[in-house]
Amino acid sequence: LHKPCKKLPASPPKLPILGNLHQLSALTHRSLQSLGRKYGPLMLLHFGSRPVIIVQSADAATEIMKTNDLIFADKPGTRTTRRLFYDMKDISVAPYGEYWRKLKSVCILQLLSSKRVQSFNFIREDETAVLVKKIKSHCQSGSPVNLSELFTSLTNDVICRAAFGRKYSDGEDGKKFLMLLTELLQLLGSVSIGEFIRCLSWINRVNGFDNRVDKVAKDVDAFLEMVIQEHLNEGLISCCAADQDESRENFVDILLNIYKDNDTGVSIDKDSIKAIILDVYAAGTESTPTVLEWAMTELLQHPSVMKKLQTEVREIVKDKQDITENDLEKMLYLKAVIKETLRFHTPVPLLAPRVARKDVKIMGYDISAGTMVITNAWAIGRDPVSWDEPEKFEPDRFVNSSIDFKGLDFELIPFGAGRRGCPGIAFAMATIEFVLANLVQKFDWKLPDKGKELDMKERQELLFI
Ligand code: HEM
Repeated sequence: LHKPCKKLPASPPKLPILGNLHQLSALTHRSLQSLGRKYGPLMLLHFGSRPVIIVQSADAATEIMKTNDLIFADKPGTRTTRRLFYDMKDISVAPYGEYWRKLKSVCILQLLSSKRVQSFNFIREDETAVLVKKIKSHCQSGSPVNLSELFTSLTNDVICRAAFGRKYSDGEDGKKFLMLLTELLQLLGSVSIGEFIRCLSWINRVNGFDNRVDKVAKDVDAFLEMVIQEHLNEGLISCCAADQDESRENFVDILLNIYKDNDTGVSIDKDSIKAIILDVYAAGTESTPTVLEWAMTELLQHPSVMKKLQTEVREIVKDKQDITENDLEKMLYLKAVIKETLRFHTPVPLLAPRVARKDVKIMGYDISAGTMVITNAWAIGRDPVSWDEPEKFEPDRFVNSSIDFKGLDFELIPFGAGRRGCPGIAFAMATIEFVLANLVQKFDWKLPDKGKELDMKERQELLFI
């Protein structure tokens, strides 16, 4: 008896050992977009010997993250993620199951709920005031400001204070931790060829990559252990108790409380706490400044958009000094500018890979269990099937439109969607809206070098090593 033939998505021709890896440039989302134009919105590539489905349209993404979300709720672990995230005890790489469900609900209900995000309002206000002060001092001395650096340090400080209850950017320990995190993010962005080409699996042992991963994992662990000890330490607990202000709890305190009265079936141990903190830190610190940076870049390139936004913000704030959350609610054009930035410069262009947990049909094609799926959220945001003039930065497209980025409209999925979607949307948006509104309200902007083109190049997405 013949097995019925499987119907597979179209594939570009591949090489014997590499598969299609040679067709991917450092800006992987762009290479995939151009391949997709030829092979369709659902195509099959091979990374070495591993089959990978690439999803590049809203319809195809709906089938993965809505219709079959449960089947694609797993992530493929790598040696690097296992080593860095305490054997995948975090939220973003933990396999789908009871443990992950518990963690995700802690994250959604306790760490990143709208109430909690609101409780961090004072942190955003403090840190934005620091940012504004730094910019003012540049204005006085007439020197240009490096917004990329300022956005990165603001985001780090906001997340640090929310996570640990204090900033670490000043002391030596903190500086070391920030350097470690930069290295950790670099390692996570590096895809080891050895993961896909079995005969090359030795390569990372020889080129020092595995050793780097082990060293970062060890050093990060030592730092997080110190932080947890600090929080467990009587001094800090009684000092927190002194103002008994539950609304000012930070992530470590909340997680330690859950750890102490671990009553449910799934246990959250100290490694889980460290992994969650690391996860939130890694997930939150790169993307937020990227959005701010692109938003300001596009505003500087489009003076009429800048003017319209400034008018809205200044009219709503009037002659008050401070912008309130209530003001932000009314700033509809601000929200449109941010949505357009997320569409046009999707900060996480390729959503984290998922794995099919069983055989499934997607758009009429047969996808086997174990196949990896990568969704190109960036290409979907620029798909002419979903968007008019997708290559144009045009915030007005979102004025009077109900399309949102919360994971229900699949033509705009900068935060992913479904069970594995981003739980940090409210946290990220609160920072982005507040900072951007303050920058356009308090300053008039221009580029430092007249006539010199702004560098619009993207940084590399994945590094295959
Ligand atoms: C503009 C800022 C942000 C963007 C664009 C973003 C984007 C994403 C994306 C694309 C995913 C994967 C979704 C999927 O695979 O379907 C994700 C997951 C995640 N994000 Fe965010 N994120 C941002 C900010 C944050 C912040 C501020 C936090 C926490 C404070 C956070 C925490 C997480 C976590 C824990 C996950 C893993 C969820 C899971 O696997 O269940 N993110 N994010």
